[in-house]
Amino acid sequence: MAPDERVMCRAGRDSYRGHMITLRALTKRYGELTAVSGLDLTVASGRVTGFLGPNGAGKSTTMRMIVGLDRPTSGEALIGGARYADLRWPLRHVGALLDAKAVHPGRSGRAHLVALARSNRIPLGRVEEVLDAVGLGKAAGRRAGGYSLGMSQRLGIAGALLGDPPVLLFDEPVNGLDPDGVRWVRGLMRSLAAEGRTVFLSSHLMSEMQQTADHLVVIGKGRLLADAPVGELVSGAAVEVLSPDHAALELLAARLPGARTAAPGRLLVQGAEAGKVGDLAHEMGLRLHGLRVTESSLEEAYLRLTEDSVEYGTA
Ligand SMILES: Nc1ncnc2c1ncn2[C@@H]1O[C@H](COP(=O)(O)OP(=O)(O)OP(=O)(O)O)[C@@H](O)[C@H]1O
Repeated sequence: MAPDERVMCRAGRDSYRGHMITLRALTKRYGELTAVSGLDLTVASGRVTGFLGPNGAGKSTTMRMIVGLDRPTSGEALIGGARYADLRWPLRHVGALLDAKAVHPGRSGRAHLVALARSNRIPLGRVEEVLDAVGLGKAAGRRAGGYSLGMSQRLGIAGALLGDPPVLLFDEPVNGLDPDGVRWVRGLMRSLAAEGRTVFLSSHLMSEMQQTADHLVVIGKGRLLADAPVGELVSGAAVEVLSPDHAALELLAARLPGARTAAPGRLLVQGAEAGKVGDLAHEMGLRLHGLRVTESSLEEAYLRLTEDSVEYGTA
């Protein structure tokens, strides 16, 4: 890259930075139900913030309030310090993919983007750029109503990118995408954040989130449960011990600080050495079927955090 180009890039990047999402005591009630309850949160620029929570936790409602599709019962949501309703050309400030199927089914993908561009005074040349960026060029002339879920997601992402905004929200963007598409979205999120943009992303796919997000916000029953870097939530390695002798495994657990029964016959011991755990099991005459070091996963951390907040679960 030539030096002048580098300066141009950097100048571009800096112009995205600092446009945060700020939630202040954000609350939404639907009759008796409190969907979002007093959320105080800052979503910073220059990183991917994952937004997690069980079904019905209030993630979509929160995102809808940020982009003015739902009105808060109390509190406020601000984008770069302004309410969505006060932005003159909102798509230039914030892009969102919230519901991929919310497109006029009779319109082509291209016509949908042209209408969006016109409504926000975005140069029409940008339409072809974003169609190419999401790999929808060939299908752009077809009716959006005939798109597969994955194609609709790509069109939704194109719509979010159209105004080249510093703030981006994506609600379950990989839902319906093929493995190549999932990998593409991961790279896209990372590069948007690297340009200094604010990227707020919800997903139920924990392994995907672990690879994509820098920071996580977890909510349950409309309340904030965690707001922390991924590395803080996914804390270090654990020793996994497998044994068919469940009762003896419980006795081993009782002698190991940091031990937790993850499932019958499966023990996880945080902060221990595999050799020491193996020696102790040998001393106690415990039959082992497995002993290995595992990286603790985001899925485990998430399940622990939300265990009291799951409303729609099976036994
Ligand atoms: N328009 C509405 N009218 C009444 N209740 C609503 C409305 N929209 C959402 N809710 C309720 O608010 C709660 C939060 O829903 P929301 O869709 O925000 O959750 P979510 O975290 O996005 O869930 P999921 O992971 O299942 O998509 C749910 O109990 C839902 O039924």
